[in-house]
Amino acid sequence: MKISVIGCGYLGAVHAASMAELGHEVVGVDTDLAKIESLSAGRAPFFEPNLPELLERTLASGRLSFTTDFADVADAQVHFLCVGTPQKRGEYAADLAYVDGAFTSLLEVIAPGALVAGKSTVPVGTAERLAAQLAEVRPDAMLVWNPEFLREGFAVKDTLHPDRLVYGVPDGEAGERATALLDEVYAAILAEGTPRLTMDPATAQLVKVAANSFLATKISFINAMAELCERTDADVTALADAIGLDDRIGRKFLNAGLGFGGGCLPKDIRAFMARAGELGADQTLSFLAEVDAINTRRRVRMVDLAREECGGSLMGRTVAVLGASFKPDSDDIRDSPALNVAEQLRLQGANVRVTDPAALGNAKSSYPNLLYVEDTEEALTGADLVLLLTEWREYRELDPEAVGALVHRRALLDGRNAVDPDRWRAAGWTYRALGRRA
Ligand SMILES: NC(=O)C1=CN([C@@H]2O[C@H](COP(=O)(O)OP(=O)(O)OC[C@H]3O[C@@H](n4cnc5c(N)ncnc54)[C@H](O)[C@@H]3O)[C@@H](O)[C@H]2O)C=CC1
Ligand SMILES: O=C(O)[C@H]1O[C@H](OP(=O)(O)OP(=O)(O)OC[C@H]2O[C@@H](n3ccc(=O)[nH]c3=O)[C@H](O)[C@@H]2O)[C@H](O)[C@@H](O)[C@@H]1O
Repeated sequence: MKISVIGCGYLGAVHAASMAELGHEVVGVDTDLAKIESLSAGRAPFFEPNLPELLERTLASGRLSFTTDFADVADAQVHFLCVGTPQKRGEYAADLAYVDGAFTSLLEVIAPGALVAGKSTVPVGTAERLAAQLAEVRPDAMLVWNPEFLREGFAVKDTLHPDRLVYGVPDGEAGERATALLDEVYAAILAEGTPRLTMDPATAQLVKVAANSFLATKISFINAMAELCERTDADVTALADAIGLDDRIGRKFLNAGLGFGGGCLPKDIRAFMARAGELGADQTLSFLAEVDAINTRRRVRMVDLAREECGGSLMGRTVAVLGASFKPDSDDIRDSPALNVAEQLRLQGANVRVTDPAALGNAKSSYPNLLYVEDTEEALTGADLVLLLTEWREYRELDPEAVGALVHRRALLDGRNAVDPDRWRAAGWTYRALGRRA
């Protein structure tokens, strides 16, 4: 089947290559020429494990291509809408300008009977608004919402082997045709027994933001427990292990530390609150404001801990920051807790050196005043304080003796509860972490 994927960022590039892997003829469209040139040449424009191999394989098969020209997708039967929905500047609401822009371009070329499947995360009501526009131009075309749940760092696996597929389809014959087309697209995934849930478009749009809000709430819940642990000399990792063994709670997403960042959880909970307000339900999601506030407080607490560790002032102290991306196995620095902390340390007078295996290029453009060091050893050499802020495997596996030989002072703040405190303390380190005994 001929498929288009509109918007080739973290979501779209992976989706396009994955759909080609499933055997479809796929054309990825993006307005960013540099991105299209890079993808066409088989170079992933961002760091994502397994994507380079997948791109190479599917480009070589002849089933995958990329373009900036919407005319090239005029004959596609299914169009996946994957453009960004960032937070509006100075507001909580989602900026739908990219969705509207891409949709307008699509309306100029869309073929009779084609299906538009929205994958971007949007405020509930967006699908219905776009469907009404589509009906005016192409009454025989269909629009469904098919939200995406992939995680960066696992994007290829999550796309090809998702926990579930969600189809938000209209009632009636159009809905049945749309469902059949999507089933054809995802046939290989469905054949693995992946649950496929069909529902109305409003519910499908809500499922996505509800899932992200729940995940954000789970993280902030454990981080609230961490705040209490800090006041009572208790240990949040032991607490998480103990409550996590209850099947009803589960241990996943109970890792306390610097909290959540990235291009999705923070902006999605804010956009959800904004949308609830528009719907006259301001009170309903007010707890998400607290989820957001707890999350931000963890960053402030980390900076306070660093200052304490430096005897009350960061002025002139050399601080090595391990990690810049918002999570390991990604070069994404959107709302990165690590960079936020690094910048606060710099503003308080510390000589901050940031290192990261993949994200330094992106970090430099957003935080140009920080000092970046490619080499981990160089970042650590002579440091008065080490902050582990993104738990890349190479940082989790650092040898405390070897690192101890490089630094000026053996002091580690573990912002992700990522290493074994006993091992580091045994090597003579002062080890401190959020939510754990000093
Ligand atoms: N990044 C992720 O892990 C996931 C993202 N999402 C959602 O997917 C959507 C996209 O997110 P990302 O891929 O992270 O964003 P991104 O910013 O990496 O990619 C968006 C792409 O859309 C392109 N674009 C903008 N306007 C366009 C237009 N008119 N025509 C064609 N292309 C256009 C941009 O140039 C960019 O390459 C968002 O709604 C996000 O919330 C959902 C699940 C996972
Ligand atoms: O809508 C999206 O874009 C995606 O958002 C998240 O995926 P992602 O942002 O890639 O990363 P997560 O693994 O969810 O981590 C988000 C943040 O939470 C933090 N986190 C995660 C787990 C945890 O226990 N503690 C914690 O602080 C991570 O360090 C990271 O900063 C969701 O997990 C995906 O299901 C969703 O599709």
